[in-house]
Amino acid sequence: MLQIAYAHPASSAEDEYMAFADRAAVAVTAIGIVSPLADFVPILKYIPTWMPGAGFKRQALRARDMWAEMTRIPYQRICDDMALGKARPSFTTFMIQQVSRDGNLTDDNNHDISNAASVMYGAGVDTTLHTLLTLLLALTIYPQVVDKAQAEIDKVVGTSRLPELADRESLPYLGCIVQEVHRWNPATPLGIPHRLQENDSYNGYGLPEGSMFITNTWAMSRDPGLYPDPEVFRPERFEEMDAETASARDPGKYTFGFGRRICPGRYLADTSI
Ligand code: HEM
Repeated sequence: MLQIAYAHPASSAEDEYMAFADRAAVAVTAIGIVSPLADFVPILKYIPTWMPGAGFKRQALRARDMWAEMTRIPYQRICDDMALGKARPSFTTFMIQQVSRDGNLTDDNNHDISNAASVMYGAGVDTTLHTLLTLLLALTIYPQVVDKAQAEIDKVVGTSRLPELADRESLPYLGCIVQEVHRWNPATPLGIPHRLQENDSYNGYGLPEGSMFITNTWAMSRDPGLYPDPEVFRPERFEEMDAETASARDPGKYTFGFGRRICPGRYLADTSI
């Protein structure tokens, strides 16, 4: 992800950018456990940071500063490298070239591009890694899936080269494995909370504007009416569905979220997985 965002080749876990981003991610995740307190009891946000018991606020401020540094430092280095004409092409250089006018960027441009780049790491690494680790776990527990996938690859691709993205359409069983990985152990089992912008209703329940809305991705992926024996990792379940049902029950329809905040990295994630 660092390569895509900044053309930065992270060669080891000790890499400066990775260590920095991981520290920021740990700090942000840590506040994720206590900050809902302030979401549910908004008056808590007015507690002064020095007060005993306001540790969650101090932690949130530290995390904010770490995230800001993680966003600022790589971006500044790219801007400096571009000025010297030695920046390698990346998402960041591309965006700068697209939006700059006569070589100049507004403060808003700098803010938007630097944050878009850093959030690629923040939102894209753990989710993709989680999904790949789930895949390894499933393939270890279900070796028959490996055999079937290998047979498909050998038949379609042969044994003299590795599969490429262009082969994907010709490897339907592999596609079913990807779908089953998303379903079996979704990376964000409760999605990301949304807030209703207008009154709504669901199954007779009135849902007033402003309500927090948590989508239970885990329950959707475990619905035995849609996926019989949901605890079993069985990519064949998608092969056995007709095209219309397979499309309607495609876990990619809910594991990447909903509406206008749907995951913008879903195509990149799908391709890299
Ligand atoms: C398997 C991999 C991934 C999964 C399961 C995943 C899942 C999600 C989910 C559930 C959301 C919340 C959507 C909502 O609010 O309804 C989200 C948001 C987001 N994702 Fe991903 N994601 C993945 C990979 C990526 C990658 C690779 C990137 C970037 C390179 C990325 C960038 C983002 C961003 C920026 C948001 C926030 C969007 C917004 O709030 O407007 N994600 N993702």
